[in-house]
This record gives sequence, structure tokens and C-alpha cells, in this order.
Amino acid sequence: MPLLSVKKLTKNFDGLCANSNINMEINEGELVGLIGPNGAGKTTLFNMLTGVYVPSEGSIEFTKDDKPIKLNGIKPYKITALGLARTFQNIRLFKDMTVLENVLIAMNKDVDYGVITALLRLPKYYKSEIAMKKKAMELLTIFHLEDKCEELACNLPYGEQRRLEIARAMAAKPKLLFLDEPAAGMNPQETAELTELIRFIRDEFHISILLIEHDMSLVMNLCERIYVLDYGKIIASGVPEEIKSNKRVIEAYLGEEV
Ligand SMILES: Nc1ncnc2c1ncn2[C@@H]1O[C@H](COP(=O)(O)OP(=O)(O)OP(=O)(O)O)[C@@H](O)[C@H]1O
Repeated sequence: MPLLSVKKLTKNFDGLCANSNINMEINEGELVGLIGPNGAGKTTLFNMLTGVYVPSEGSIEFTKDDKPIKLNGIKPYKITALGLARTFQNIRLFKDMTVLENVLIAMNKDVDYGVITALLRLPKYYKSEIAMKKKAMELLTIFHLEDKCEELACNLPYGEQRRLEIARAMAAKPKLLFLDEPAAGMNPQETAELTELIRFIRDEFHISILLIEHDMSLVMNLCERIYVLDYGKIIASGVPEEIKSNKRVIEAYLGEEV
């Protein structure tokens, strides 16, 4: 059973069909790319998969404990709790909080004490807080941000803000991670490092990743399978070599063989 199964998914906005009849599968441990020209409907698809938009038609099923769960109409926070996390095209960090606080806040579903324990500052409260801080620092170390843990998120350079957003998404312990243009605004050196980092977190945490990206060096180096959207429809899917030489994809998006 695939981890995520999307069937005939459609989203209409007042006469505009942003996604039409999308069929997509993501298997456990897979690294999948979603590419296509500006306005093709990539973010709209992400927004349906993460509960931001309710689909007009079609179904989204996520497999948890070997059972399919229908995600249509489920609120974003519940979808996150089921094991799907995301980052955004426009970085959405808590900019006036520290780097560490940004990660800790995403861990609040792991809090294992009640209100009384917190108010009275009972020993369990301190034990739990110390354990969460340790886990948050471990994550920050993976993302090479441990030395910046006390800095305000807004003071980080752009590339580090993008890494922090992924670290925060990982704090929710997802099984499936959606990355919306993770390399946007990065220079080639940062993009190459990010490519390795994404591969590492997939391997280390045994998760699946679906990413939207316009940087073809990252997509072709990293993704095992790619879906191509154009005018709201999937026009091709396959391994990078197939996509690179697909005539329709070259015409609609790549321009020439990459
Ligand atoms: N909330 C909305 N209301 C109306 N139209 C929308 C809405 N969200 C997206 N659209 C439209 O749907 C189409 C697809 O947009 P979408 O942002 O999904 O494309 P995209 O492939 O992510 O583009 P880009 O690569 O530029 O981010 C566009 O024509 C856009 O204007």
C-alpha cells in the first residue's frame, strides 16, 4: 500500500481549474519531485494535501499503521498530527522567537505533563522540558544550527531560515514531509549542501519527501521519481532520465534537455 494515494484530485477557484484529475502515489521512503511552470498548480496541490484547501473532487488517502485514512476535509493541525508536515514557499517562521524556540514550539504535542504539573512546576515538568530541549538541540545539530540556537529567527541569513523551517517541520516527527521550494534564494553552494541534507534526513529518519522545486540541479540529483504539472494537469511522471528527455515536459517547462 502506498504511503500517500491521491485519486482524481481537483480544485476549482471560481471558474479556474487549478488542479484537474490529479493521480499520484508516494511510497514509503521515496523522494519525489513535483515540477512545472509558474502557476501550474503545484502549491495548490500541496495546500490540498496538507488541509489548507478542501478539494473540489477526488480523494487523498494516507496510510497509517497499515490502514488508509481519508484526509479530505481534515484540518491542517490534525493532518500534521497524523504524520504529514510541510514548509512554505514564503518562509513562515516565528521571526521574533529564537531558533530553539521555533523548534520547541513544534514539539508541543510531545508534552507529557498536565496543566497542574506545569503550574506547580512539579519535577515531571522540568524532566520533560529538559528532554524536549535535548531533542530540539539534536535536530538543530543535524541542520547545522546548534550554534545559532539563541539567535532570533529573523536575524538568520536566508539560507539558514530555510534550514530552520525544515528542522521545525521535522520536530513534528513526520512520516511524509512536503517541501515547497526549499532551495529558493539559495546560491549554488547552499543548494548543493541542501541536496545532501535532504537526502540525509530521508535516510536518517526513514521518511518520504515530496518537494516542489524550480532548481533542476537539485531535482534531478535528488528525486527518485518526478511528477510534472502543467495548467493543473499531470503531463508526465517517471524517473529523472525519463523526465529530462520527455518532449512534452521540454516544451512546457524545461525548454531544452537538462
Ligand atoms: N486561493 C486562490 N484563489 C484563486 N486562485 C488561486 C488561489 N490559489 C491559487 N490560485 C490560482 O491557481 C493557479 C495555480 O497556482 P499555484 O500557486 O498552485 O501554482 P504554482 O505551480 O505553485 O506556481 P509557482 O511555481 O509560481 O509557485 C494560479 O492561476 C493561481 O492564480
